[in-house]
Amino acid sequence: MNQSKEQRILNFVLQNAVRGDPCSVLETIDKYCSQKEWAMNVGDEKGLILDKTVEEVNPSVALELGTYCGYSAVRIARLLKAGAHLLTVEFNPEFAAIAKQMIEFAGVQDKVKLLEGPSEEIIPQLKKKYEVDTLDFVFLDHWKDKYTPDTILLQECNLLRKGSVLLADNIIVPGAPEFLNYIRNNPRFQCTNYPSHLEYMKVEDAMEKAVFLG
Ligand SMILES: Cc1cc(C(=O)N2CCN(C)CC2)sc1-c1cc(O)c2nc[nH]c(=O)c2c1
Ligand SMILES: [Mg+2]
Repeated sequence: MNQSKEQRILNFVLQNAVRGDPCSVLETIDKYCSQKEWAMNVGDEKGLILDKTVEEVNPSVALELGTYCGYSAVRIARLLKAGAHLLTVEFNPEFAAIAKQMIEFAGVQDKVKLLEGPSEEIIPQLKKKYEVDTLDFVFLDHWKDKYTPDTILLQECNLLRKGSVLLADNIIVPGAPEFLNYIRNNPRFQCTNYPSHLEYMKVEDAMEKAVFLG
């Protein structure tokens, strides 16, 4: 049975990156996806915006919605302080299996908990099943139509506190107009837009940061 693109990306990392070196894993994925096969990793340009936001927040507990191959999970986890951890949610079992191997190869498995299933089922379990009090940082990078319902669900589950930071990918491409309208018109969020480009392309994209005001 011929391989998936995600399996080819993982194989390229296993053969070309340095085990236990997250930066080497990120560079290798970016090299493959810019030169051989495009894939929907946040990439190196928007990845810098993600890095700066994670460093600014310095989260103890972070949540990622949309793991895919694990690129941004590795990107976030490599910046986390001792004792901090990332919960990352992926509903596609094939992607989750690839991401698990990618995270372990990068050596950040002790900081990352990969949760397989739909975000709308997992978010209500975070407090009791995964012992989360509140989330310091949330990276939304799953499906644009889930950005708004999942943001509402995070609030309903009391998972946000004054100062919690949300960062959403793909504001322009594929685009999340309904989310943008929701979050920018919601007085409980302070929003900032970060223009950038679609991963590995010259196409314009953007990220939106939203700080929960409590
Ligand atoms: C699948 C896809 C196709 C895109 C595109 O415009 N393309 C034109 C140019 N060609 C080359 C590539 C493809 S953009 C995009 C995408 C990008 C992300 O960062 C995503 N993040 C999370 N969840 C998503 O579903 C997600 C989709
Ligand atoms: Mg994305």
